[in-house]
Amino acid sequence: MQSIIDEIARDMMAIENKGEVASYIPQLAKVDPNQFAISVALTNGEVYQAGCADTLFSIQSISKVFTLTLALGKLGDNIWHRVGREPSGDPFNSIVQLEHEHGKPRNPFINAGAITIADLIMQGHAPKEVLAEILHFIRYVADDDSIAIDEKVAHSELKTGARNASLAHFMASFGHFENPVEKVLGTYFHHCSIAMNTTNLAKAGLFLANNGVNPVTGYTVVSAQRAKRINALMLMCGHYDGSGEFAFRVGLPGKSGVGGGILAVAPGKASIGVWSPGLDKIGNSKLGTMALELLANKTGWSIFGKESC
Ligand SMILES: NC(=O)CC[C@H](N)C(=O)O
Repeated sequence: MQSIIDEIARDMMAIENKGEVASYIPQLAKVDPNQFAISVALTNGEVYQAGCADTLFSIQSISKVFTLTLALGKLGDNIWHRVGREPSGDPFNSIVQLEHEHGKPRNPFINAGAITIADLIMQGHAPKEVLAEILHFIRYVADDDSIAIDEKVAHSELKTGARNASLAHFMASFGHFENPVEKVLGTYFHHCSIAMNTTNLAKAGLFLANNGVNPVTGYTVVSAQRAKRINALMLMCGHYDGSGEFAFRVGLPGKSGVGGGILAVAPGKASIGVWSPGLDKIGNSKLGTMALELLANKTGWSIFGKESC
C-alpha cells in the first residue's frame, strides 16, 4: 500500500494543471494549489500516508457526512420528512429545485439539505452547543482531540454567504425551520470550517468502511444498516452533479468539499482521505478524484468490480 500511494502522490505532483482553488470563500482562495496528500486507513487498523498528510485543510462539505450521522442518531428516519435522498443533478448551491419541491431539499449533501440537517440537529440549542457536539463526534471518530474550527474560514464564509442565506430563508418561508435562520446558518458555516488533515479524515471514515464499527476501538458508531445507507447517499449524492462521473471513474462512496478534500469509503477494506485544493468545474478536487481513480484501479476496490481479472 505504501508504494502504491507514494507513486500516486508522485504522479499527482507532476501534473501541471491542478485545477482552480475555490474563490467564492476568500479565505480558501489563499490556499496554495500546489499541494497533495493521501491517507489510507485499512479496516485492520493500519494507516498509510503520502504527500502532506499532516497539513490541515478546510473540510467544508465533507462535514455533512458527520452532521448527517448525528442527525440520524438523534432523529432516526424522521429526518426524511425534511430532506430527500435522491441525487439532485444540480450544483451544490442550487436553488431551482427548492421551489418545485416546496422547500424540501433533494438530499442531505447539497447545501440546502445540509442547512436543513443543521436545523434538525440544533433542536433549540445554541450554535455553540451544537458545534461542540459536532466537534466532539468528529474528534471521537478521528481519534484526535486537537481537531478544531478555523474561525477565519467561518467568518469568511459568513461574510460571503449570500447564496446560502438565500437558500435558508427560502426554505424557512415554507415554515419548515425550527430554529432562527441566522443561528442555523452560523452552525452550518462553522461546521463547514472544521480543519482536518487527510489522516484524520481516513480514520474518521473507518466506521463507514466497517459496518458501523470502528475496527480500532471495537466501538459501534452506528448500526450496520445505517453505515450502509450513509455510504449509499455518498455514492449517489456526495459529489453533487459530478456524482455519476465519480461513480464511473472511482466507484466508491465519496464526499467532497470545496476545500479540496474527499473522503472515500471502500466497504470492508479501507477509508481514504485525499486532499488537493484545486477543483474541477463542478467544485470537486481535481487531483483528489484522479488519485482515487488510480487507487481504486490499482487495488480493485471499486464496488462495481475490477478493471482486469
Ligand atoms: N461543496 C462545498 O464544500 C460547499 C460548502 C461551503 N461551505 C458552501 O456552503 O458553499
